[in-house]
Formats: sequence, C-alpha cells, structure tokens
Amino acid sequence: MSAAFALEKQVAVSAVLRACQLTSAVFKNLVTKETVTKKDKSPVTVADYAAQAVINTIITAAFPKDPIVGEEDASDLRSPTSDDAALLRERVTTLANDVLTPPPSEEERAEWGLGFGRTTTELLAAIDRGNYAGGRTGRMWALDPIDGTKGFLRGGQYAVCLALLVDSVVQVGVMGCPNLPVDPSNPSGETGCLFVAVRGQGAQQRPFSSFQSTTLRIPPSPSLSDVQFLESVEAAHSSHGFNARVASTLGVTAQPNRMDSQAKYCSLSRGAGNVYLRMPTGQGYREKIWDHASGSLLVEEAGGIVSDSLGRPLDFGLGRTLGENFGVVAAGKDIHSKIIEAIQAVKAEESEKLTSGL
Ligand SMILES: Nc1ncnc2c1ncn2[C@@H]1O[C@H](COP(=O)(O)OS(=O)(=O)O)[C@@H](OP(=O)(O)O)[C@H]1O
Ligand SMILES: [Mg+2]
Ligand SMILES: [Mg+2]
Ligand SMILES: [Mg+2]
Repeated sequence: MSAAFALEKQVAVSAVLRACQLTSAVFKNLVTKETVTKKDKSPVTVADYAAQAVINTIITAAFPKDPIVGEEDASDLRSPTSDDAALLRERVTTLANDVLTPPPSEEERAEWGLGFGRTTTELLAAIDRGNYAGGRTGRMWALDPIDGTKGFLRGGQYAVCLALLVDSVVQVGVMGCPNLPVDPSNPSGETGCLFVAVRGQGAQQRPFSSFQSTTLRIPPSPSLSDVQFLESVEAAHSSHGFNARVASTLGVTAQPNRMDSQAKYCSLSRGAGNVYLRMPTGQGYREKIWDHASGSLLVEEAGGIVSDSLGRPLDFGLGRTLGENFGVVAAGKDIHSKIIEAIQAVKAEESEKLTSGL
C-alpha cells in the first residue's frame, strides 16, 4: 500500500519543478513591459502568471474536482483593447507551453496533462481556476506561483509554493527555491532546492539537479545570544523594529538574516536560522494562506512549531486569508515559547509607553 498523499506529492513536485524551470528562464531575459503593478501596488510578472497557468493546468488534469486558491487572476491579461495585455497574453502562452509540452519523464504521467500545449484561452482559464474562496472543509490547493516577487525581480530569494489542504489542515507542501544554495554553508555554490513535506511523513530537501533527498530536522537552538532571526526584506511586510526589540529582550546579539519569500521557512527547517518572526506593520494587511501553507507544514514536519504571535495555531479555514493579523512565529520546539513570551513582553512595554504618554 502506498503512503497517504503519494500521488498528490508526485503531482505537486512535477508541477513545481516545471514552474521553476519557467521562472528561471524568465529571469534571464525579463523586460520591464512584462511586469504589471496590481491594485494593491505589488508587482506581478509574466512569470507569476505563466507559473500559475502551468501549475493549475497540471493540478486540474490530475485532480479535476479539486479547487485552487491561487494568488493571481487573469483579469489584467484579458483586456481586449490594451496592446500591453495582448503582449503579456502572448508571452504567458509561450512560456507556459515551453514547460507543459515536454513529454512526461519517468517520474511523471501523461494523465497529468503533460506533453502538449494549450491555447491562450485555456491558459487564462487555468489561471482563473485559482479564484476559489477557500474555507473550512474539503480538499483545496493553495498556490503562490512566485512568492517574493520583489525578490525574484532583484535576483534574490523567491519560492514557487504549492500546498494541499484537507478540511483546512495542510497535508502536503512543496516549495521550489531556484536561487537558494543547495548547501547553506556554501552560499556561492550550486543553487536550486526542492522542499517537500507530507503531514506525518517528515520534511525533505533535494537539489534540483539530483534525486538525492535529505531528511530535515531542526537542530537544537544555539544559546540565546547566537539565535539568528529570519525576517522579510521589505520593512512594509513585517516590522523590523519590533523584531529587533524582541531580539534584544532575549539577549540576542546575532544579526538577523533578511530574505524574501517562504525561503525563510525552508532555511529554518534546515537549521540555517532559528526563528522566523513576521509581525504586522499595523496597516490592516491580512496574511494570505498561500504565503504560509507549504512553509508552515515544512517547519512542523522538521520538528518545529508555527503559530501566531499569541502562540495560537494558524487557521487555514477562514478563506483566502488567515484572518486578523497577529503575526507569524516559526521556531524550533526548544525556543518557540521563549519567543512568544518575549513578544508579549515587548507588546506590554509598548502599551505601557502609550498609556503613560511617553
Ligand atoms: N503589507 C504587507 N504585509 C505583509 N505581507 C505583505 C504585504 N504586502 C504584501 N505582502 C506579502 O508578502 C509576501 C512576500 O513577503 P516576504 O516576507 O516573503 O518577502 S519580502 O517582504 O518581500 O521580503 C508577498 O508575496 P508575493 O506577492 O507572493 O511576493 C505578499 O503576499
Ligand atoms: Mg504578489
Ligand atoms: Mg507570496
Ligand atoms: Mg506571489
């Protein structure tokens, strides 16, 4: 008998690896015209759209009934009158078909929709399969075709992130990080890592270049002064100042490592960094499920704990977002509660200052 979710894992790995081929190819010759600014002022590129088209096409072929909560939608590509939209549609079609048409490898199957191209209409419809509202029950996939689009654009870290949720619990998480070093102790060495976790079956990493998987276990945390925080590059996404105060409360002297995307969860799960702390910057932003689903399972399966800043589990059953934003704290089991306590201490200090008018 095969392990639970074996087929879902294989399909997700195939979809993520093909999408990573696409994003890496795009980075090599991306032009300004291929980037759009969304209504929320965040960037999206032809690579985000085409990667979502590829992954949704594969998931839909393999599991036709499964809904998908995907970050992107095709509305900006559909304008019948805009020349820019026509160019983008054409590029998305070429890019998606470049990675959908190669025939299935030995690890893949034809019934996952591989080995032939799709029309633009089919690919736009595939992107819009990501419009599911989410919710408490049933199966659904959560997809971030490029997490850390700003990192992608600056040649930094980004991740192609796909997760399967059943009754709002993450069961499978697959992430491809094309720019992450295979060996964290050799940052200028080979890059391109695949991270895979299945609930109850552990967390694994392997280089894109081989099938040699390593099991990930978060090592014991170092003494508090040497604990390394992982945090967002963008100060607008997560409060750097609050993190610094938490670190100083704990007596941490090590400098934080700033990195875009769920590569932070990947790094933590392989012991390269000890705490991922993401505190809201106070602008009413709600965290999206696709920004945490696969990463949180990876860390849990590597033996860590993921919660909000009050120590409560993340709730993936509220729709496309995690609801009101109380931040995200991911860390090894031996240190997680200390981080939560330090956060509460800093918050108490802040509210004391406010009430005393300082
Ligand atoms: N205001 C605000 N607050 C918190 N988070 C936000 C905010 N705006 C955007 N986002 C989401 O942040 C995702 C990338 O954040 P990261 O922490 O991974 O990277 S970084 O902040 O860009 O360094 C990024 O993911 P992608 O859009 O997939 O790149 C966004 O979903
Ligand atoms: Mg985005
Ligand atoms: Mg994201
Ligand atoms: Mg994204």
